[in-house]
Amino acid sequence: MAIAAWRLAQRSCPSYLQVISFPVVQLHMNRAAMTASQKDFENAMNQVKLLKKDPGNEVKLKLYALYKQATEGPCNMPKPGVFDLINKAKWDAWNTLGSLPKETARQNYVDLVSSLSSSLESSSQVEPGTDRKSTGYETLMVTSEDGITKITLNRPAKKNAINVEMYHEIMRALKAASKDDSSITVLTGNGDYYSSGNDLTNFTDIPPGGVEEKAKNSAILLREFVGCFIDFPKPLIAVVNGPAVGISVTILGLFDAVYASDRATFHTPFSHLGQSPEGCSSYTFLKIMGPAKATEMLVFGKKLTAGEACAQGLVTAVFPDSTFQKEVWTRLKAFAKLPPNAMRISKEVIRNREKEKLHAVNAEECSVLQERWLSDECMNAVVNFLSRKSKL
Ligand SMILES: CCCCC/C=C/CC(=O)SCCNC(=O)CCNC(=O)[C@H](O)C(C)(C)COP(=O)(O)OP(=O)(O)OC[C@H]1O[C@@H](n2cnc3c(N)ncnc32)[C@H](O)[C@@H]1OP(=O)(O)O
Repeated sequence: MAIAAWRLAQRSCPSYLQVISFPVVQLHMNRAAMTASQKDFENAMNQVKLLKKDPGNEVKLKLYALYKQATEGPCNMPKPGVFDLINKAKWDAWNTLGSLPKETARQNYVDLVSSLSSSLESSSQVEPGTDRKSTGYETLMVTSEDGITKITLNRPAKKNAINVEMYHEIMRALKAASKDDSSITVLTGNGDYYSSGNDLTNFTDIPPGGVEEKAKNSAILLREFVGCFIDFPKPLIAVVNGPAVGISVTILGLFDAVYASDRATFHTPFSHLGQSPEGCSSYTFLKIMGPAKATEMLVFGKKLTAGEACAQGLVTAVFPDSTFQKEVWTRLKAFAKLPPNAMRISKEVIRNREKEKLHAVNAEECSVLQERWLSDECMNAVVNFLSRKSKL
């Protein structure tokens, strides 16, 4: 049954993230869009062809949607089926623009291409470690100023679900942050969620080796991802701006401080999803909150409020949402002024004796999960979510 579900997903859900072709925005040029700024629009379309670096699928979807809106007006296509992921993604992107006027869409298209050209150019010219807004990420915003490198999960329309690309980009951003001249590193989310955890569509992109290979590759990726948090050398702080789910919660046990808005919740519904704990939570949560409370979260999927998570030691402090950003950033800017080497060495003293154990726990959790991902329980849960039969 599990294999059947995977196969169904494989047939019906090819990886639209890989399939959306770069020049798609040029395919349906509509002469009806002739207006005063038509020349700019055409120039922008030509500029897209000249970009040296692929801007990534999310940007390409935005370009596609703006192009369609600018040339045809509001989305007029029937909504594709749930497993037709490529066309659904395109339809969603276009439909999201609602009744945006054609002229505005055209202008937005031109603006997007222009910002894209400059950001992709500048990303290849910037020296690492300088204070600047970091570009070259598709799923993150990364900035470095006032001694703080801030990594923001940036897929707000998907509740900051972590897709494969985001796993890789977070690792890349952490590696860069470990070497840059900032004192502390912060992870936060853009929009109303901190993160909805693993992007469940990750499970639909099946390689030629089949579902077993997919599970194996996912376990390798997960192990590497969690390993980056175990080994991160500087103070690592989570600014939890809203609800957090799954892996975005479990890795909090590897952070040095966790500040939460009182809107945040902490939810690890692994049993509901036919999965098992990761992010070293099978070890860290027991140490942080004791086995009884950890079991309620990790086995029974109890969702904690920010206040409860704070009382149980997972969260350092909770702030009212209305003053959250101001209070947290004031605190963080003060921390960032402390001598960086002293902070780094203190972290080493606190954490290093646990590192070997954490890597062993990580390896074991990933190997158990590799099996879980092939189970009926897990596959049914994923298929139910993707077919909109269930949510958390
Ligand atoms: C390499 C592999 C490593 C694997 C590591 C394993 C980790 C384990 C986990 O992280 S388990 C946790 C997995 N997460 C979930 O199960 C959450 C699923 N999402 C939901 O239940 C809900 O979306 C919600 C409760 C988070 C939010 O509900 P709400 O009604 O407020 O919003 P929508 O459901 O309409 O969401 C908006 C759009 O975002 C998409 N989305 C949200 N979360 C995910 C997700 N985890 N994966 C994929 N997509 C997600 C949702 O589908 C909507 O998209 P749409 O607008 O295109 O319909």
